[in-house]
Amino acid sequence: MTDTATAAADGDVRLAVDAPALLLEFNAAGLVAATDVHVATRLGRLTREEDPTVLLAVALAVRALRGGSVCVRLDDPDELATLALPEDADRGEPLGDGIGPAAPPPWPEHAAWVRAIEASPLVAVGTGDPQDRPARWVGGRLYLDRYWRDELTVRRLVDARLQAPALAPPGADRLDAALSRLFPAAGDVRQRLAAAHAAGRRLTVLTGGPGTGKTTTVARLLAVLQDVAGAAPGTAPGSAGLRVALAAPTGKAAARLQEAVRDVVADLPPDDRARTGRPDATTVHRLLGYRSATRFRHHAGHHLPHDVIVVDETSMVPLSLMARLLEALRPDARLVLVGDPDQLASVEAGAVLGDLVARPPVAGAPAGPVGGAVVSEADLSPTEGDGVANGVVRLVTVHRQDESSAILPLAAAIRDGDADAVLAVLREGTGGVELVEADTERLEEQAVAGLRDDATDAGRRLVAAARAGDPAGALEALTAHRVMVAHRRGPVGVARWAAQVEAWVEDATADTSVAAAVGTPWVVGRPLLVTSNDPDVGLYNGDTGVLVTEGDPSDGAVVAVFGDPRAPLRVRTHRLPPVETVHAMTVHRAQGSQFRRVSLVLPPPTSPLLTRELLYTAVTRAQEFVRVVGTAEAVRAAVAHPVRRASGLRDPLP
Ligand SMILES: Nc1ncnc2c1ncn2[C@@H]1O[C@H](COP(=O)(O)OP(=O)(O)OP(=O)(O)O)[C@@H](O)[C@H]1O
Repeated sequence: MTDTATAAADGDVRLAVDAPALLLEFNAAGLVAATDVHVATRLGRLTREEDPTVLLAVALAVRALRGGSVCVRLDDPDELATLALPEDADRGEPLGDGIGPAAPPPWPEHAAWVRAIEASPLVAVGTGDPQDRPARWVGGRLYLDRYWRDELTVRRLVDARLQAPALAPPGADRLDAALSRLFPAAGDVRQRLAAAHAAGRRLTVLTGGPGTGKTTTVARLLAVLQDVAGAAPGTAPGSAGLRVALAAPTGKAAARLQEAVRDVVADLPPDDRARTGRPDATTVHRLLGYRSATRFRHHAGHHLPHDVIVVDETSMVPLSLMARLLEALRPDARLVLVGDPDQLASVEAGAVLGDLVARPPVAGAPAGPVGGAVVSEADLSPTEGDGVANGVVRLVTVHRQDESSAILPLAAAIRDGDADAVLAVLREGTGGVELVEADTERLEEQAVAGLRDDATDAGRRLVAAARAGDPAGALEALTAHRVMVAHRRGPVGVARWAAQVEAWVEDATADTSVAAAVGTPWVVGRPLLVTSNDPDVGLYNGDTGVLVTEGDPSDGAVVAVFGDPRAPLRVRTHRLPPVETVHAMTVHRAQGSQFRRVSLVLPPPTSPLLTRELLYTAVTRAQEFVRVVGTAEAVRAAVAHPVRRASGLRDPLP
């Protein structure tokens, strides 16, 4: 018996044993999972489609979603081949030894495959009717219908924002004066351009790497918009405040945005400071009024009241959430999307920010500068000019002060795909970067000495502050050091590393004077990661916090604290949504957060999760120091593999 047959006979749930032979073959080869096959065959039964090549295409579209793609391109052999890579437990169960992707079966003949799809009652073809079929075939891509509709919504609403006439033209003199005052340096041309653009247009996409001044630009741009709005006819200057919403995909990122914007505003000239106020930031889910994964209080029939909506860390916003956000905006509201498209994309399907940045100029979008004589496009490259027509302004000058830091040059070398430069910076080992060259599946004590010291120091501070009932100190300590990994399971996965760090911290902080909370999960000093949304409590998937002593330590009362150390959210343990202990996290989870020190433990070079975006995102989470633990081959593999995500958004509709 073959391994596959053995597994099937054993009732292996990873094999869809009763599926048509063609699907079973691709299932056994690891290209689609049993669940993908089940979805496809169920849709086939509903629509009376029996052609196995069509069902295979549908199963591939389902499979592609788990890799973050919105659709699958059947004419792209490279992309199809990436589906054969084993998956991480993050996204589904990998197939084990013996039923791995040994010999992918031959693909159906392309022309016949397309004919079968186009004739299928399961599939709508092109952009028009019928609207009620489960899958859609457009421009050589097969979508599950829900994702097709979300992509169309994003495309339609983004294009409408780009093509719309300029918003009530502000007094040009007043705009110029505000721009000159708030972006005074000659070199601030792109920041000034972003603000001028946001003053006149309904969509601005502000991108740039770490330290290029995105947050600074957001804060000053708000001051410009408030000034210009105050000058509108019929209103006294300064009294016509725009309603502004700041949002980010995670609570952590929202807290950082709020703090950073307020810090910049505090340093503005008094009138600008007064006009801009102290804007609050929230999560995108909370802004929209989260009710369930697909239902929000604000939608196309009940718009958000805001005049200006700024979304930070937009790279993490998946396609479906972007569709809901765009629907919920008033058509005349200004949307400013901020982010770094070189970071990891969302966990759910889509790479909207990357797609918006890479699109060719949208037909009908007015080209050229938007108002403001102090903005000149002469300093921009021609491709940047095209980008501006699509609302995209990319900041390129790194302003962050610390010239001795090697973290930003390291990030730049990763982004540029220059593995030699990446290794050179890492091996130099100065300026807050370090490479511990080691096989991470078999780490020796000595290789992890530095990591252990960092983790133990941070843990000791965390536990001390928590035991002292000091929420601010505990939340600060939570960001002192973080171990990051790519995988959830296995020898280089979160579970193993979280247990390791926990053991180190327990060793270092064992305190017999504190009543040991044996058998309870509510141990003071335990760092928490929220794993599902709970709008009633105000906690969302990805929020991190810590358990601290409340009141007299001898009472044994414990409360969980989250968010901004300056104004922590306190939650009683019985009200907590599901949480995990967070001594280590995946890089995906860490996105949107920053830590003073970061230790990144790389998987072996063959890991499919080892991508350029993963390395870039991990490195740019570190404020002062980043340690990369892994082999040079693993570093090279990461730099060599930018993520591929299929979507139709970059191309015009056929
Ligand atoms: N035009 C400018 N001139 C001088 N310094 C600037 C300018 N813009 C920003 N800075 C400074 O550069 C630093 C980084 O700015 P900021 O935090 O806004 O960047 P960012 O792109 O939001 O970074 P990150 O994404 O890493 O948070 C800050 O110290 C800020 O004061």
